Amino acid sequence: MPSLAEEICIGNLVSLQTLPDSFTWKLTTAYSDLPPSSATVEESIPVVDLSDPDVTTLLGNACKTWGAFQIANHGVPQDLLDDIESLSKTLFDMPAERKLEAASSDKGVSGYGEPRISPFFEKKMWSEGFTITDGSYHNHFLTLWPHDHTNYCGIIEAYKAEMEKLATRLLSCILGSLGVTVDDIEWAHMPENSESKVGFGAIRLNHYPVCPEPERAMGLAAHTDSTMLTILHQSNTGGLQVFREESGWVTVEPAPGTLEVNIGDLFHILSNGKIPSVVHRAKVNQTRSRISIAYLWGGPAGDVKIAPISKIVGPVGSSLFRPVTWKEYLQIKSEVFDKALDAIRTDNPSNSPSNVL
Ligand SMILES: C=C1C[C@]23C[C@H]1CC[C@H]2[C@@]12CCC[C@@](C)(C(=O)O1)[C@H]2[C@@H]3C(=O)O
Ligand SMILES: O=C(O)CCC(=O)C(=O)O
Ligand SMILES: [Fe+2]
Repeated sequence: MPSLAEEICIGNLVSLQTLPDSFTWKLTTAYSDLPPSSATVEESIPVVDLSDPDVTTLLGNACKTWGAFQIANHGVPQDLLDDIESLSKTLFDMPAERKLEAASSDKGVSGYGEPRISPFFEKKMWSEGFTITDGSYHNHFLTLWPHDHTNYCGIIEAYKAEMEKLATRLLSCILGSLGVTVDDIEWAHMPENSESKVGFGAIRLNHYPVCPEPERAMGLAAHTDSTMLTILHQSNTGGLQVFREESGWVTVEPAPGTLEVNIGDLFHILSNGKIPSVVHRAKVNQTRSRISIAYLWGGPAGDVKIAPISKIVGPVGSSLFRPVTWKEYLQIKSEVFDKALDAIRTDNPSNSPSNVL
């Protein structure tokens, strides 16, 4: 069966009035779509002004109640956000055959293709994307833009640099809200210089084309990010929803000048479950296509293990998760998806040494 990219881009699907069966989701399984009976007020995730003197408390509260928030006064130049958005538009506007020349070779990692979580779902997602995890995007960009790839690569480099700065700043503020500092993280005392300790992660450019029956389709299925945290720039069209037990699915309306932040699984581990990762998904739209750019910030580079911070666990508490490197965690996630955190829990009997993955 052709992929969405092939079908959409050769113009088959966009003109359809109904959704093909392979793209029709039954939204009754995990994370019910029914609003909880207690949801009487419209709720939305908080907007935190990073220049507010109370920023630590505000971020701490946002993390504990939602695991997601929007940030204002984040310091990322608007021009750069515009540049990466138009880079994404230019890429996704190309004919399918061109995009497929930059297809990812290694099951949804670097390059053009479907979301990596696709194999866990029976139905197809109404989206396409381009993932950047390492330097291989240089070659892909050279294929896509033989004449001005240097310009496009420069945008990615600048974006990475800005996002890394912002992510580090958010990390220390959120840790501050838990009464600890970056120095309390075990890896902060590793001998390497700080540059090599804080690894990168990924940038995912997402495109959600217009869809004839958005209610029955899914742009990106419910998931948590395997990151420390994710910083998301969404175009002026909404679609992102976050899930909260008390509220059900809550749409994050794009607010001009803000970026959205999601807490990922590594933060969940690091904080010993005090700051849980957030389940989120992307819905699609009947009249407007949508672009989002996710900066998925991984943990420390290489073989550094991520484990609950001992100062958070406390002298009598117990560490809920065994230490894992980011690479190991991504591997576990690619095998068991939404059971990945359970798979590394220390109190899960099926994780006893004779039973581990
Ligand atoms: C570095 C990462 C993090 C990945 C896997 C790998 C490359 C692409 C990332 C995403 C991006 C889109 C959502 C997600 C859920 C997906 O399908 O691919 C992410 C996933 C994860 O956070 O687990
Ligand atoms: O497009 C969105 O709003 C969500 C994207 C996302 O969750 C991701 O790329 O991990
Ligand atoms: Fe995500």
